[in-house]
Amino acid sequence: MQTKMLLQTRHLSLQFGGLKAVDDVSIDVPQGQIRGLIGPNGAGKTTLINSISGAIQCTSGEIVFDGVNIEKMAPHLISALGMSRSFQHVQIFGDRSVRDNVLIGMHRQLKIGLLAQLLGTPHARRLELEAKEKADILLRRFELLEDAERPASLLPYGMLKRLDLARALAAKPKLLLLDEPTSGMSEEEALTAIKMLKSIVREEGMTLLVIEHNMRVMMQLADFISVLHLGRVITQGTPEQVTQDPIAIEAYLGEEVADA
Ligand SMILES: Nc1ncnc2c1ncn2[C@@H]1O[C@H](COP(=O)(O)OP(=O)(O)OP(=O)(O)O)[C@@H](O)[C@H]1O
Repeated sequence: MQTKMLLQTRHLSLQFGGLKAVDDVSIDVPQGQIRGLIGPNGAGKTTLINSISGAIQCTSGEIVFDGVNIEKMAPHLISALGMSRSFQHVQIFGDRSVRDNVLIGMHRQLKIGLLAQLLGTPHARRLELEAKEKADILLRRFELLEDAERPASLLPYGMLKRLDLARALAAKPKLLLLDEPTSGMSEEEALTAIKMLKSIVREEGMTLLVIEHNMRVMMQLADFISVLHLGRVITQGTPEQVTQDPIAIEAYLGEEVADA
C-alpha cells in the first residue's frame, strides 16, 4: 500500500524584500512521520513553518495539506483542517489552571454550543466531563496530573514546556508544527519530554514537523530529517544518514556531531 503524503510543498519560496528566506523548497511528509528540520541560524526553518501554517503568505509555490491546496488560506482555516502549531515560547495562560490550559487546547475538538454550555444542559455537562477525563489522561502522560488544579504560572519551566506540548496535542491535530519544543530545557528534561511526546504521537498516528537545535534530541525524535541552508533543502535522510552526510556536516553539524 502506498503511503499517503499528508504535507507537500512544491517549489515553495518566501521572500522578505531582496532576501529569499525560503527558496524553492519541495518536501513530502508522509502521514505518521516525524520530520525534523535542522540548519544554521537564519536558514529559513521558522519561515518555512510560518508559511505552512499560513502565518506568512508564501511568495510562490504550492502547499498541499491532506489533499487541499492551502498556500492562500488564512491560518484559522488551515487550523480547522487539522494543523496545529506551537512556538518557541510557550503559549500558556498563566492564571488558568494546568488542566484548563489543556481544555483550551482541546476546544477545536469539542462540539459543544456556547448556549448549551451557558445553560449547563446535561449534554453539555457530559461533554465537559468527557473532555476533563481526556485532559487528565494527557496530563498523566506528561506527569502533570498532580498539578492539574494549580495555576500554570506556578509550574517550573521544564513542566511548563511539557504543558505546552500537552496543550498542542490536545487538539489532536493531523499535523503538528513544533518550533524548538525543548528550548531552554536541560538535556535530561528534554529527552524525557520528547519520549512522552513521541509515544503519544505514535499512538495517535500524528504527523510532526519539528525544528530542534539539540541533535541528541533530534536523533531520538525524528524519522527523517531535512537540512536547510540559506532557504534551501541541501540534503535529507534518516538521522543516521544525515549525521554521516558531508553536506550536512559542513553546513551545520560539524560541532554538534563531534560531541553527540
Ligand atoms: N519578518 C521578517 N522580515 C525580514 N526578514 C526576516 C523576517 N523573518 C525572518 N527573516 C530573515 O529570514 C531569514 C530566515 O530566518 P528564519 O527565522 O526563518 O531562520 P531559522 O532557520 O528559523 O533561524 P533560527 O534557527 O535562528 O531560528 C533570516 O535571514 C532572517 O533574518
